[in-house]
Amino acid sequence: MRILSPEQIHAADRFTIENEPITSEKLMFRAAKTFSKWFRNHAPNRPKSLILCGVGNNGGDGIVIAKLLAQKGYPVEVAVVRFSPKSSRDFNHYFHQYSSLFPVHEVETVEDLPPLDQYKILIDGIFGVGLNRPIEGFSAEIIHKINHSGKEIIAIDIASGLYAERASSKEQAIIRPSHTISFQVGKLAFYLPENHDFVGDLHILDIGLDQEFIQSLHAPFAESNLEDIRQMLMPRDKYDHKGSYGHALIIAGSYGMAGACALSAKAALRSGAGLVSVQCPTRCVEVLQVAIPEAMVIPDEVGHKHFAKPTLTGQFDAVAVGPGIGTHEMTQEALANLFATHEGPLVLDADALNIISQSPALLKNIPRGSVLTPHPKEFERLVGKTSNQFERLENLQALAVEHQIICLIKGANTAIGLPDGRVYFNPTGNPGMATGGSGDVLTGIITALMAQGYHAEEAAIVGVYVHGLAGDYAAEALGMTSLIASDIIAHLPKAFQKIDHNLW
Ligand SMILES: NC(=O)C1=CN([C@@H]2O[C@H](COP(=O)(O)OP(=O)(O)OC[C@H]3O[C@@H](n4cnc5c(N)ncnc54)[C@H](O)[C@@H]3O)[C@@H](O)[C@H]2O)[C@@H](O)CC1
Ligand SMILES: [K+]
Repeated sequence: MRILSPEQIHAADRFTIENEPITSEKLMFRAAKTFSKWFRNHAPNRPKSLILCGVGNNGGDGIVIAKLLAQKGYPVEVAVVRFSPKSSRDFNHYFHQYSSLFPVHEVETVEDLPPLDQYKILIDGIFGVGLNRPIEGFSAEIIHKINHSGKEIIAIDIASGLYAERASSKEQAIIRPSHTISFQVGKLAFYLPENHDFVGDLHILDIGLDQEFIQSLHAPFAESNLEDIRQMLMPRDKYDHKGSYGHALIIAGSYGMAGACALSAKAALRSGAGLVSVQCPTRCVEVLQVAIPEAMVIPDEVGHKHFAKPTLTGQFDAVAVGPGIGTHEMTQEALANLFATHEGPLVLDADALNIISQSPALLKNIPRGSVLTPHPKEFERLVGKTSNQFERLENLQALAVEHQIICLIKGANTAIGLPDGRVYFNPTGNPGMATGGSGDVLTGIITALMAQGYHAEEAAIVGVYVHGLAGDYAAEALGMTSLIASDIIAHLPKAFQKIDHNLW
């Protein structure tokens, strides 16, 4: 799904109005109807609700929502927050038409607000994507009151006070909703973990803006949804054999960290690689042969406890390095050696990234098209500290473009930076996956996909999605608290079945 800027959203709005054609009031009505339908489904018992409306188009949506809910027998009231003496044309249009259908509170100071304890749900239609400066004065006080009311809050389009595509400071007055019901496209702010409290559960509903126009816009950000992933999935043919699905090599582990190898290799096997080999220090060989009989184990020619000499990589279709390798001097040299001898992209994770962070020369020599999978701390070590996540996103884009690599930042809504500057956000996954070894599993999945012939970009996007989905199934079965990395592997089959629509 596309993520657009407020200007692009307005342009899509205008294009739809001119070309569908539809009047702007009718388009507002359509958005409100979509919201109301969701709301009636969400709150079928007709709870008493207050709709807080600003005087722009977000407030206009609120007025039409009030009319639609009142019509269905919902006890709704409206509070018009008059933050400006000017109100938008469409707001005026509907306010004059419908304001006699429900009680209206005119709010020009915080005292004008009706007592909030009489309502079960507060619907926030004060500001939408038109916000262009921090909310001040009595409107800010109202937002604090709403946030402290203890009531369920549902935001129309975007929480009032949250900037759609620049950093919002926590000191600003911003609504903290439990749900955001947004229209048509994603807004960048929704996907940044620091904004979590200002988004709640996100639902993006289709209001029929022109799809072709939306697709034609140049927008660097997108959310990878199930449909995108299905389109990227490569079909399997009846006459394929194990050679058709590639041979993956995973260079991982050190003495005491053999588990990292096992997790990556098992995940690679469960992600469809035809063959999986593991290079590990000699002291880890036996335990790995027992732990994963399906994998071949290549002992390090030199290192007993550490990765010290890369095996010849020419025969492999995809190569990953990093999980559990440590940062021993021998390992640093071995990594440099691998960069110098290996042809083609690599998957680089964990300690491989920590080693690269210490060496500008290595950073410069990362093979083009490689996939880097840092968590936020590792990413910070690679590019330096940033003061907010918008800046971090800019750094991600700059890194991917400069080195022509794919780099992701793991976490809620993992961001995947591509060499052309685009960034995909991943919607799957849950906090239960913040557990040791979960990253090793992701490395195995991405490597397996590359071994099967997926382009590195698609391997990263599909891999992150499947990893999150398997984690979601694992959490569903076992709860988030008890979830461990092996459970993610155990649920990979279900995740692949879900996205492979030929099986459903
Ligand atoms: N695709 C679209 O563009 C659609 C938009 N709709 C709604 O329209 C909203 C956008 O409406 P608007 O552009 O009218 O903007 P808003 O309703 O978000 O804001 C109203 C006005 O307040 C002013 N303002 C901004 N920040 C302020 C501040 N801190 N203090 C005081 N005044 C401030 C701005 O001049 C802005 O025009 C969307 O979020 C959505 O809810 C829907 O009606 C349907 C279609
Ligand atoms: K809002």
